[in-house]
Amino acid sequence: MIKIIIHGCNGKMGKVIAKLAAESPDFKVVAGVDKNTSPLDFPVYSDLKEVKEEADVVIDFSYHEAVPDMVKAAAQKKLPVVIATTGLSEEELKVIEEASKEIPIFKSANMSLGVNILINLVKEAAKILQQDFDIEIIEKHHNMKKDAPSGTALMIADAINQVLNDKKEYVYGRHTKTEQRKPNELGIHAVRGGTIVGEHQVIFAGHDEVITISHSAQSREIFGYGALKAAKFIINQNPGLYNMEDLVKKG
Ligand SMILES: NC(=O)c1ccc[n+]([C@@H]2O[C@H](COP(=O)([O-])OP(=O)(O)OC[C@H]3O[C@@H](n4cnc5c(N)ncnc54)[C@H](O)[C@@H]3O)[C@@H](O)[C@H]2O)c1
Ligand SMILES: O=C(O)C1=N[C@H](C(=O)O)CCC1
Repeated sequence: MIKIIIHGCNGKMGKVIAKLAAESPDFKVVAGVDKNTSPLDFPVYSDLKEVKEEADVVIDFSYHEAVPDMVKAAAQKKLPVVIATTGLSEEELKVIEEASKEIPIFKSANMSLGVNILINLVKEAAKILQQDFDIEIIEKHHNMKKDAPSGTALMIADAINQVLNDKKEYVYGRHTKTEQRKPNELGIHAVRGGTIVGEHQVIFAGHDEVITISHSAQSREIFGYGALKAAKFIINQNPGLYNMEDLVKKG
């Protein structure tokens, strides 16, 4: 049985992880960490450093500012970490990279299998269509989401740029632009409203034809299952930084 600490346990995703773990014989949540320490079915602490329970892994769905201290505490405790939190700054990413020299860290802005398949399809399409098609990404999420654009939209954009030798320049929205679109632009647009779980559309617009590759998350459980799979994977790895590609490669 894999013993989990949920960082961000009182949030929407923290509660999904607790529910999925309770339904599985393979996982047990031994403690949670959240700035909101409302009681749950396991002890809840305000800081990972204070957690007394023995654990195998930390699963993090919290807030970007909370991540650096969490990974430093995990490194002190020699605990592997799964990071799902998005909106991380360059500085916060550096702290994660530093900690990954001491502990195994799995990080993905989207834990669903579907989005990771979408990324592979988009990479292929971008290679084939790069000359004649403009690429734009539209993402839609619920009205509680704090970061924009989504971590997934940025991950998709980076994957496209990786196969196109970094030639795309990201344009976030177009409200400040009063000039024609340049071919090297990659537009990224965020929509927020209601309870939308997560939608990503990658649009390849050519002359008189449009190809759209899209993913629609229909529940938060898809992210939860992915994070638990990542937890199973990361506890057996050496220190380093891992992502969904590594997990898929290992089967
Ligand atoms: N990678 C993925 O597949 C995936 C999927 C869904 C959400 N997310 C990301 O996960 C994060 C959380 O999403 P959510 O919808 O659960 O958000 P949420 O706001 O419902 O939950 C976040 C929780 O973190 C807690 N928190 C905030 N600051 C903290 C701190 N300093 N220390 C400890 N706890 C703190 C909050 O109190 C809250 O309970 C977001 O960044 C979101 O984008 C990623
Ligand atoms: O609900 C959220 O917040 C989500 N965030 C991730 C992102 O920013 O890409 C993944 C989808 C859900």
